[in-house]
Amino acid sequence: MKKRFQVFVPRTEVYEKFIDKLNIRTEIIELNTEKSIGYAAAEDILSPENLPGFDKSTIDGYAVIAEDTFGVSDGNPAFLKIVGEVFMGEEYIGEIKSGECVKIPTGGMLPDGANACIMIENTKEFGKRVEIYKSVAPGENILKKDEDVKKDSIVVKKGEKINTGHIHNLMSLGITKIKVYKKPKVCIVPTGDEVVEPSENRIKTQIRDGNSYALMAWLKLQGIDVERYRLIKDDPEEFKEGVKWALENGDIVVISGGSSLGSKDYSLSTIEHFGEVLYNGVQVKPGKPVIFGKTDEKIILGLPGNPTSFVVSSYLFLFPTIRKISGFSNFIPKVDKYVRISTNVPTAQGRERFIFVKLERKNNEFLAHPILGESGIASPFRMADGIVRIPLGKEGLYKDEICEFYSFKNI
Ligand SMILES: Nc1nc2c(c(=O)[nH]1)N[C@H]1C(S)=C(S)[C@@H](COP(=O)(O)OP(=O)(O)OC[C@H]3O[C@@H](n4cnc5c(N)ncnc54)[C@H](O)[C@@H]3O)O[C@H]1N2
Ligand code: MOO
Repeated sequence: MKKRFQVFVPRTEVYEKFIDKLNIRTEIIELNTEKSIGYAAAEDILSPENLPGFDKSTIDGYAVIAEDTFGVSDGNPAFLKIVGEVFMGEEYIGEIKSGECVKIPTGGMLPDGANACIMIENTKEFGKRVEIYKSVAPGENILKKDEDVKKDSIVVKKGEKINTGHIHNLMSLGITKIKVYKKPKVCIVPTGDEVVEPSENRIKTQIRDGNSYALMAWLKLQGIDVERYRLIKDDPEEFKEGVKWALENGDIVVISGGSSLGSKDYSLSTIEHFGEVLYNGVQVKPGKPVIFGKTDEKIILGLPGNPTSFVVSSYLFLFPTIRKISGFSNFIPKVDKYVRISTNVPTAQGRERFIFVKLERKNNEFLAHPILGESGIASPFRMADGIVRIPLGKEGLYKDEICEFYSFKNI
């Protein structure tokens, strides 16, 4: 008989010693920039030019030599001669000299000789002359030619998640294609003698498969391609068939259920059959019986079947693994905000604890209301905005204590 003693590892160790060390990466692909949102960049992208590329006015008014306006006021205006006009998208031919100004629209290119612009509201035009009632400093109301992006500066770092701001800059720079890491494909193998399809009638002792459908939806929200094997029985041969299919079809295999120590829990032996087990059990509640395995090119995760444990272990271990192999330099779950817990939450020591919470905005801060319940129920997931953390070694949270909140939305 197999030795039943297990060493559970802290979550941080899983990140540092396993996920961060993974040398598996998805393929690098070239995408149209407009389609690259949410992907990890596969290379540093440097700016080929300055943006905006020319000094431009930030107001509608007159381009002037700032020194010509020094000391002016309503009762003591400066008189400048209007020598021309700047048109959008065109370069002004000529150079303005002391005592002169040029009409300019917002966004127009600053003419040579000018070093500031004055708002139309602070002037009055009389034919070819304009009275200036307010002084401007050199550089005032001007956007410098490299103020937005400097030539050769990094616009996107390798491993950075492409966001809408990147797309704005990249498109403005004319970079219409970029190299990114492909998103991995996840294949789920749902297991359990008692588990039936949601469309089936069930007898009292059976349960319908909520886990794999919830995870598929959650992954699709992140743009991850996902496929599900049929439900399999607690039978070692069926486990092997399911995992073999998943390894052939996906980059990451998720086995739902069968990860604990029961006589019919076959995740561990199946993972050992196909590859190497790196960790078996983590110091996290819910979600202790998580098994991490790998082959040369693929990852196999055995996740606990209890719904709450399945959800938390997906969030804490599957999603970081997905991020790591698809090239993200930041893969560890990020604290979304710090929140105040609304009641005492005791916990047993020895496992880092995560509690489902609903947030309420109150007096300019967030109150987190715990949604407690056993790992075997799924409703906390439906009701929660995310989870709060009780660190390893802490005996619980006291009402009104500030704690870390991890959002289910920002993943
Ligand atoms: N002797 C021990 N027993 C258990 C331990 C332990 O350390 N020693 N750990 C407990 C913990 S903690 C958890 S979590 C569970 C995990 O068990 P398994 O991963 O083996 O999961 P199953 O036994 O297959 O299922 C547990 C529970 O979840 C239901 N389930 C399964 N699949 C689904 C699904 N697709 N959708 C919804 N619900 C599902 C299943 O019916 C069971 O009720 O082990 C403890 N035991
Ligand atoms: O780890 Mo289990 O997830 O406590 O129920």
